[in-house]
Formats: sequence, structure tokens, C-alpha cells
Amino acid sequence: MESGRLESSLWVGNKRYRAVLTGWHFNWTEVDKKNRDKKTISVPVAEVVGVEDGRVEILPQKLVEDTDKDFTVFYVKRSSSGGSSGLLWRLGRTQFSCPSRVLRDQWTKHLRTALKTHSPLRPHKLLVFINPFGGKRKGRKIYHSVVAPLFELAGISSHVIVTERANQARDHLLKKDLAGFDGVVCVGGDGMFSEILHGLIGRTQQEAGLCENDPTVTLEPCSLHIGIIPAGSTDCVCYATVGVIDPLTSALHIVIGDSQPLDVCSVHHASALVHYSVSMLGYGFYGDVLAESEKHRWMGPLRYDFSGTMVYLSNRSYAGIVQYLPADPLLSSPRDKTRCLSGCSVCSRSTEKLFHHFSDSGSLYSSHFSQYSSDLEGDWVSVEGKFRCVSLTCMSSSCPRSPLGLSPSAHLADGTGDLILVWDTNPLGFLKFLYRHTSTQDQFDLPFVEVHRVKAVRFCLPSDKEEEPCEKTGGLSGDEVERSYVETESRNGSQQHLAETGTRGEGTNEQKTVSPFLCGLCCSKTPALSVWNCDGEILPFTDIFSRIHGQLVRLYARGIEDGAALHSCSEECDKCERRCILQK
Ligand SMILES: CCCCCCCCCCCCC/C=C/[C@@H](O)[C@H](CO)NC(=O)CCCCCCCCCCCCCCC
Ligand SMILES: Nc1ncnc2c1ncn2[C@@H]1O[C@H](COP(=O)(O)OP(=O)(O)OP(=O)(O)O)[C@@H](O)[C@H]1O
Ligand SMILES: [Ca+2]
Repeated sequence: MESGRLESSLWVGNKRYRAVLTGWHFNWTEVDKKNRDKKTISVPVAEVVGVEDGRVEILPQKLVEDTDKDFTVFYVKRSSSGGSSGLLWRLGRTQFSCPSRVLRDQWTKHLRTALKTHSPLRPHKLLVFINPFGGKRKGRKIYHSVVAPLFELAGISSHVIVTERANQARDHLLKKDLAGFDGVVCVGGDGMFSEILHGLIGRTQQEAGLCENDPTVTLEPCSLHIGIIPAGSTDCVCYATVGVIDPLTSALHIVIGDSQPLDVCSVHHASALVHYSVSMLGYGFYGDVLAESEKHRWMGPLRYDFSGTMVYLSNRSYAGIVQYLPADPLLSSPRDKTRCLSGCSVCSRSTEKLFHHFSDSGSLYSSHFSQYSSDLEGDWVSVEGKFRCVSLTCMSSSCPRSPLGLSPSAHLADGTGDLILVWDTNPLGFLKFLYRHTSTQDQFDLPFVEVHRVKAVRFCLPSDKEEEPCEKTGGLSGDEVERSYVETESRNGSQQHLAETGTRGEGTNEQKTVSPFLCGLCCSKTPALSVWNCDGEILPFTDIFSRIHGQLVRLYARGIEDGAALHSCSEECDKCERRCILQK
């Protein structure tokens, strides 16, 4: 008999089932009075959330009936999500009855052992940060009503910190004892995720003795996983890695220890790290929209549409020099019409390349072994001109506003980013480009748009492009933007490199960077500069160097599951060519 295998009759209500635990799968098949098989439910052991003695319920509240011949299995159940690109996960629950207590104990023991064996990354202890002011201010409620009961069911202990100020989570991760934690969970939006990202990457490099400021250094991947419970006004990272914005789905991914590596882009200015980005590093239109939206925070998420319209009507383009280092065109292309879905083969190949190189002697070593990366070797391409926007994204950056995202064929974990150059064009052309983000029409199939898969990007201003700022609004010229940052830095007496001077969130910063674009709305003087929008944060520099670090962090997620692959399980399911992902 196969080790770990168990088979017996079990009852669910008054129906008899033949239940089989094979190690990887737990199946139960209804058997009719003539011993004929009817429908089968098949749950991968990796998707079993918990096994409890007795008849148990946990949501909406915990109810336990401690009977000695029953046990309850909780597992992941999928349903289609309506409009979103991924699948919603729900907590499935089946209460089984056994003929004897001995058999019941055998089932629960075997199932729990199988869980341990087949889900090595399930967290035992998590550090949770809740931003009580994110999005609609429901972070605390979401955590206590949806997430905490699941953690309890799965035997996860958590240390919860409700933040009292911006950057508290980041500072905690940089300085406090993290021993014993398997992962960090943020309950909030993209801004909160960014704090966790900066804290964890920074801490990991400190401990590895690596300098984050040097863009040529191969950074150490973070060992702690990050879980995102979406509770912000923009939850782009969650949407692009899970396919839906749904706290219960995300909590289930955490509980079962899913693992999704993620590329991260580091942004540098003059030999210093400025910020990390995973979703969008955008100059021109997206920078201007963010700068404008900061004045209208009271509008909530609508501020982006309002500001987007204002900025669109101001009809601006900006001069710049963009240099980029192309990625290997044989591996993939931003126009190959593929999508990075759960189990993506392009990302898997990249994992092999990054972490499983074989040395000449045949022993396994990681390509992260060298402190300096060979990733920046190659021929750079340089272009100069006027751009509506210049954007770099490490992933598709899909979000409810744009379900396929800024670059629909970008990959979450292939070690590259997509550089989108939108050259100056007429207002109608640019509107067409923007509008295509909301549909399945190809936004790159326009004569003034280019997209390149890249490993690194440099941006600077042409030397003759300094223009006078507007006197009325105090818009800044290029030099002044940088000077204002330097002053802030010295006033704070800090040498911190990251978001201290950004402009996200109320109370986030002491100093607000004045947007140079403002004057475009009140006078005819064309502003010289836009600003960089780095994952929703305004950067205080225009000249930047950015570089993609393949799979630097890992999320409790598995990428977007393809709704089209949803089909009903049957007895043939295990032999099925398509991966069956729905339990009836
Ligand atoms: C005609 C309809 C056009 C719709 C165009 C939709 C394009 C949407 C592209 C979204 C890309 C999101 C990238 C993710 C960025 C996040 O890391 C960051 C942090 O959360 N979010 C933002 O910076 C927030 C940035 C939000 C940018 C929103 C731009 C909205 C533009 C609306 C333009 C309306 C023009 C109307 C003309 C009459
Ligand atoms: N207790 C706090 N008080 C004030 N700001 C906080 C607090 N905790 C976290 N923050 C900051 O709030 C900012 C926004 O948070 P979050 O991303 O969770 O919400 P959001 O509504 O999606 O905001 P945004 O759309 O601006 O990203 C983050 O950048 C974070 O640094
Ligand atoms: Ca990528």
C-alpha cells in the first residue's frame, strides 16, 4: 500500500462516499445504493485549509459540535469572479461521519500529516501590519472578520500591529527582531505594500552586507514571504498577482502557503537608491496625474479620473533622453500576446536561470552567488525626443481600471520589465492609446507607441531643456526639484534613500514636493519637467537609473488563474489534459 494512502467509506449527511487520500489528493465519490460511482470531488492536499475533529463551522462565526465520529475538512473552493480576470476563492467545508472513532482519528491523522508533507511553505507565524486609514478605512474590520478566523483555523499565530503613522511598518521591518516569522502581511493598499517591500528588501541587504545604493550589486532575495490583504483605494499589486481584489481569496493564498516570486525595479539617482517599484515607474502623463491627484485626495479613488482628465486636457509632452538595455528577445516579447498566468513557463525558466545553475563540477549553485551582476552587460539603445509618457513596469500592472494592464504580456517573475514609450502625438491619438487600456484592443499597435522588454533603463533631460518655471504657482525647474530634495534631506539629518520625500497619503511626509506641472493649468508657459510616479509615490528626481532585479521578493500568491480553464471535475480529472481547478 502507498504510504500515506487511506481509503474507506465515509458519510456526508445520509449519502455514502468512497473517500481516498492518495498523498497529493483527497477525493470523495458519492456511491449509490447499487454501489455505482456518482460525482467525485477532488481537492489537492495543498489546498486543504484545515482538518478539525467534530462538526465545525468558522465563518461567519465559529460553531463547534464535538462529536467523536465526525471530522470537518476545510478547503479552497473556486468560483468565477464576474468581471475580474482571476478566480475568487471561497472556503469549502465538508463534514464527514465515520463508522467508528478509530477510523475518524485515522483520517484526521493522515490528512494532517499529508498537509505537512505537501505544503512546505505554509506559514506558522506571521507579522501583520494593518493600515487603519487605507482605502475606505476598513482594514481592521476586514482583518478581524475575514482573515483572523482563517489564520486560527490553520493554526497560524500572528503578531498584529495597527500602524499609527506612515512608514512605521517599514521602520519596524528594518530594525526590529523578525526571528521566527515566516512572512509579513499587509492589510492596506499599494502604499502599504510598498512600505513592506522597502522594509524587507532593506533588512535583507543589511543582513547580507550588501549596498542597496549600488545598482550593479546583485541583491539578496528576501526569505520572508509577503501577503497582501487588499484594503486600499488602489490595490494594483494584489490585482496583478491574484487576479481579483478580495480579502478572503488573498487570505486563503496566505494560509496554504502559496508562493509567487516577483521582479522588483530599483530606482537610483547619483549613486543612491531612491525607491523600489513593482508596478509602475512613469514619467509624463502618469507622473502628472499623481501630482495633480494629491491635491484632490478628498475625492477618494475618483481623484485619479478627475486628475487624469485635467492632465489629458492640458495636452503636455516632455523632452527626455531614454536609454535602455534590451532583454534577450529569444525568451519572450511584450507583443507576443501571451499572458503571465499561474504556472507561467517563461517565469519558471527564469527561476531555473536565476537559482538553479549547475557548476562545471555538477554541483548546484545559485546565480545570486556573485556580488556584481552580469545583467547589466550588453548594448544599450538610446532615443531622444518628446514623450507623452515614459513608463516602466515589472509586471502587467493590471487593475480594475485596466483589466489587462499597462503591458498585458509582461511577466511577474521573468527578471525583465517593459518600457513603454509614447511619443508626442495629437490629443485624439493619445486618447486612443489611453482608451485601449480599458479594452482588449492592443495599445501598442499605434504608430507613436513603442514597447521594449528591458533589463535596465536610464532617463535624463536634454541639457538645453531647462525652462523658466511659472511665477504664479511656484512650479519648479529641473535643478530646483533636486535642490528641494537635498534641502529636505539635510533638514531631516537623515541619509535615508527612499520615500521620505514622496507625497503619498496624509501625514505621510513633512515636506511635499511641489509639482512642476501645475503651471500648465494656469498659464501658457510649458513646464520643463514632469515628475516620476513610482508605484504611487512622487520621486524628487528626474534623472534616474533603474534596473530590474529578478524575483527579489516572494508573495503568498500564485499568479492569475485562468477563468477559461474552469471546468467541472469528473473521475477523469486526474488524467485530464487541462488542469482542472474547480471543485463542484
Ligand atoms: C478614456 C479612458 C482612459 C482610461 C485610461 C486608464 C489607464 C489606466 C492605467 C492604470 C495603470 C495603473 C498602474 C499602477 C499604478 C500603481 O502603482 C499606483 C499606486 O497604486 N497607482 C497610481 O499611480 C494611480 C495612477 C492612476 C492613473 C489613472 C489614469 C486615469 C486616466 C483617465 C484619463 C481620462 C481621459 C479623459 C479624456 C476626456
Ligand atoms: N497609521 C497611518 N497613518 C497615516 N498614514 C499611514 C498609516 N499607516 C500607513 N500609512 C501610509 O498611508 C499610505 C496609503 O496607504 P494604503 O496604500 O494602505 O492606502 P490607499 O488608500 O490605497 O492609499 P493610496 O491610494 O494613496 O495608495 C501608505 O503610503 C502608508 O505609508
Ligand atoms: Ca517582469
